[in-house]
Amino acid sequence: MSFNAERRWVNHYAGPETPVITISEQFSKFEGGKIELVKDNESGLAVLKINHPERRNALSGSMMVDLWNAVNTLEDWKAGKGIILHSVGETFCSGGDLNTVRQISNPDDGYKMATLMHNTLTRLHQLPLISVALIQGKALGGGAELATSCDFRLFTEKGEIGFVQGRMGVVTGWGGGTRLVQLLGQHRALELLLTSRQISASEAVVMGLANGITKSVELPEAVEEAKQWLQAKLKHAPEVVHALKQIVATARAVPYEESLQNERQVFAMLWGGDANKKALEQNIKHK
Ligand SMILES: CCC(=O)SCCNC(=O)CCNC(=O)[C@H](O)C(C)(C)COP(=O)(O)OP(=O)(O)OC[C@H]1O[C@@H](n2cnc3c(N)ncnc32)[C@H](O)[C@@H]1OP(=O)(O)O
Repeated sequence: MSFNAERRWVNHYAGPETPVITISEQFSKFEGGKIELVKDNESGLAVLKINHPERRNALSGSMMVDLWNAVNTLEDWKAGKGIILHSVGETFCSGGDLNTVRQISNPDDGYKMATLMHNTLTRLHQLPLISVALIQGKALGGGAELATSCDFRLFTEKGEIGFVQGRMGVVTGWGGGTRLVQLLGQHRALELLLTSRQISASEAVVMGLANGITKSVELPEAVEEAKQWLQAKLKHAPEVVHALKQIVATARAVPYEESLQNERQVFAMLWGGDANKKALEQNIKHK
């Protein structure tokens, strides 16, 4: 991600050769469930809801495309500061919809699914918005990978996470293996991937995979709590939030020197800008 001449965010993640638009046309035919996006310009918070309770919030092909479309929309949201990703019912997300999976069970289609989901989740991770996944039940397989594409993870007491792909005879296909190594380091990541064991909310906090446990156990209340938790971190002007996220997102994605170069550019974009001038006029003291 970087700025272009019009000071708009440009996401440089192109992904592999197969055009994602072509894959999305194929995958939208595997229907079931939906992903709902609601943006609130006043608060600067968006809510992304995974809604497929009858399949324990598994992602069908059409939901993968919905998510891709939602990320496209969020990339252009200038007033936005944060996103809460949550689902409905007792399970956070049971991974890929096995009804879709069974219809694309060959290496070519597997590569296409991985391409679509890598593109979507990498861009979700790199958005200039701060994202929180609220995990209120099991996050399994692709559901665990989805959770790693947010900046933060909050669990309810009933939240659990498990990289069960190995038990299904596969490996992480949505970029979650790479993000898990970034989050936990190679040894802990390998242990979770090799054992496929499911981690409770309290163990996830100790490991650094969860950033906290909500007081509320039930969903509408836990979503409100997650919103408040995130809002408390979004005090700065949107352009400052976007710039800070961009520094962190770039640092985790590119080599050190390149990240420093990016940081200088981001700094220069804000230096003498509206938020900076306003702060200087107010003669702020940090006592
Ligand atoms: C991309 C690669 C990956 O994601 S690999 C990981 C794939 N996911 C899985 O293997 C999860 C398999 N599901 C389970 O372990 C359980 O269903 C879990 C999620 C623990 C929920 O258990 P429980 O609450 O008791 O519900 P249940 O098993 O009775 O299921 C209710 C109905 O939902 C369905 N369901 C569940 N998971 C999926 C899935 N991933 N894809 C499609 N359908 C799924 C079940 O088959 C069941 O359907 P039905 O009511 O019997 O018609």
